[in-house]
Amino acid sequence: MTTAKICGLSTAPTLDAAIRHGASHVGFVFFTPSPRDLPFAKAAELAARVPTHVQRVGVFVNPDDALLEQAVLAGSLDILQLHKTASERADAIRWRFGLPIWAAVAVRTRADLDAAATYRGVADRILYDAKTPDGAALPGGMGLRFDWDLLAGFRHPLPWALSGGLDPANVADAIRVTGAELVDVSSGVESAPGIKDETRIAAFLQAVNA
Ligand SMILES: O=C(O)c1ccccc1NCC(=O)[C@H](O)[C@H](O)COP(=O)(O)O
Repeated sequence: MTTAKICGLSTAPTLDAAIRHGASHVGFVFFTPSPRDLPFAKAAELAARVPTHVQRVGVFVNPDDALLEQAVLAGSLDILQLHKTASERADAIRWRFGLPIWAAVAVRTRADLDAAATYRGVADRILYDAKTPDGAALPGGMGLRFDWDLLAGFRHPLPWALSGGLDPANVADAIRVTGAELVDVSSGVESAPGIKDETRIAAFLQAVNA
């Protein structure tokens, strides 16, 4: 069975929709350039609505300890998802915070997958995400997808999740092609950047569970 993380939630109604329709994980973004950046007070308010069977994932871009400390506390985070974070730094974060680590690996070519092995013994899961263009403001959440066939025959060093450009119309195909056990979506369930759409969240999760 495939499960799903709805990333970049920032309102109670859309968070509640994700939970009601069966998300296994909800993502809170802590990155100020993002339209999904979550103030700590809002993170605390949303975190309190999340039942124990759903995990709260904090999403970061090479974060420092001060940001992590505040976010972990405010968002009652269960998992830390790290983008653009070298394995040595990810390991230090793991030891300091004692929380599971998801390492994002940005993929455009088959060679990009090699980075996954550097997180062996450090990360609990690899999130394969589409590589965003050089100079882009965000390393994720841009609705870009990579060639799923790149994953064919790849020996995954760790449990993994598929991300990047998924939406209600393509997620079933993505699962069929890649065999992903966990999928992750952000802009594919939005009506505009940073604005989650309850109908699209429901459609995405129904497609995952179909
Ligand atoms: O979504 C963001 O704004 C974001 C900002 C900084 C780092 C990561 C970010 N998103 C990470 C995610 O987990 C997204 O869900 C993932 O990149 C897929 O996004 P999309 O292609 O829009 O579904």
